[in-house]
Amino acid sequence: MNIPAPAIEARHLIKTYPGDVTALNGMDLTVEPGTVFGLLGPNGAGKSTTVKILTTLARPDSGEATVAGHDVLRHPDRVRRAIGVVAQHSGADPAATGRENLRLQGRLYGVTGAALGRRVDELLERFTLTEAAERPVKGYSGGMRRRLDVALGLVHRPEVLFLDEPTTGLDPQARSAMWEEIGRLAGEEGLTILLTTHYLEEADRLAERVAIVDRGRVVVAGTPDALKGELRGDAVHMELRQAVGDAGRTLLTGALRALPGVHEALVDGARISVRSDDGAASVPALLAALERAGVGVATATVARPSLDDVYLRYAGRRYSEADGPALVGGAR
Ligand SMILES: Nc1ncnc2c1ncn2[C@@H]1O[C@H](COP(=O)(O)OP(=O)(O)OP(=O)(O)O)[C@@H](O)[C@H]1O
Repeated sequence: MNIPAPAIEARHLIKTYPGDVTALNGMDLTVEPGTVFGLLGPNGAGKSTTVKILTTLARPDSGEATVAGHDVLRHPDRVRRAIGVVAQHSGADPAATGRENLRLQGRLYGVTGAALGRRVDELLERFTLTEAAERPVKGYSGGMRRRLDVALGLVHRPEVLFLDEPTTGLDPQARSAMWEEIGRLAGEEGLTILLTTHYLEEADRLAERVAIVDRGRVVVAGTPDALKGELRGDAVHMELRQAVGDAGRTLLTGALRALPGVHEALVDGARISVRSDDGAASVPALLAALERAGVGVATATVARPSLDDVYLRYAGRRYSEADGPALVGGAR
């Protein structure tokens, strides 16, 4: 049996920027062909730097990578022909129409004549831009511009498409429309998509596999379900009436972790997150322990594990506060 070569493979990429900023610190990635892969991490984690190296816009200090079977350092020209890139900031010319932008992009990649016309019509249709095709892009809504950006990345039928933060800045409606487009694209033409995002929900929804990136390397990779499944039990989140100080935090963490069925406890100001075998069953004991400690609880909710919990476990910090405090009491 033939095992297909990975569409993207990166081995131990290191990249430092002037000022001693370590953007990548041993980044490893393997993306199977025809899949959507989500590179998930907070701002500054190293996602854009990874994409720049894989799309030949930057060179690593060390390490190696191949995209569509071509080495990014030895054959950058071959890589460029095989990929489409949708950067965070639109590459479209605002003064030109949607159709003109697509035609220009096609010509840059050597697509010409009737084949170009057909491809442009097809993409306008697919991204519901046919009606707006003859209008200058500067009059497009945010969602229309983003759809055009993705269409531009696809004109030359790339094997691998890089989508850097595809829905940042879009309103919820445009975001969910974009999710639908990406979901559809992924099923077609054996296209491989590498998507970077800092939206946990986006990665959960779109990507077959996810790598969680923190401080320049992958801390954990797998299918969203497998990652969530690795977390035992439920998450119990509690909002306190008052924030807990540093001294109280250590004591409280110890007291909560000592309760039967409780594995992890994070006390962070006025919020407490606990992982327990059976969330609902633990709530009375948790509330009693907090009452004994003189801590008033405003709300308590029980939830199945989310990718947020996965991040908390592997990065040791809450996703939404990735630059915030480390997990007290150890998560692993
Ligand atoms: N050109 C540069 N010069 C100096 N430092 C840089 C440069 N580009 C990125 N960095 C730094 O490298 C680290 C990784 O940045 P990178 O943009 O790759 O992260 P990211 O996960 O894509 O975040 P974002 O979503 O904000 O783009 C950050 O600390 C960033 O400040």
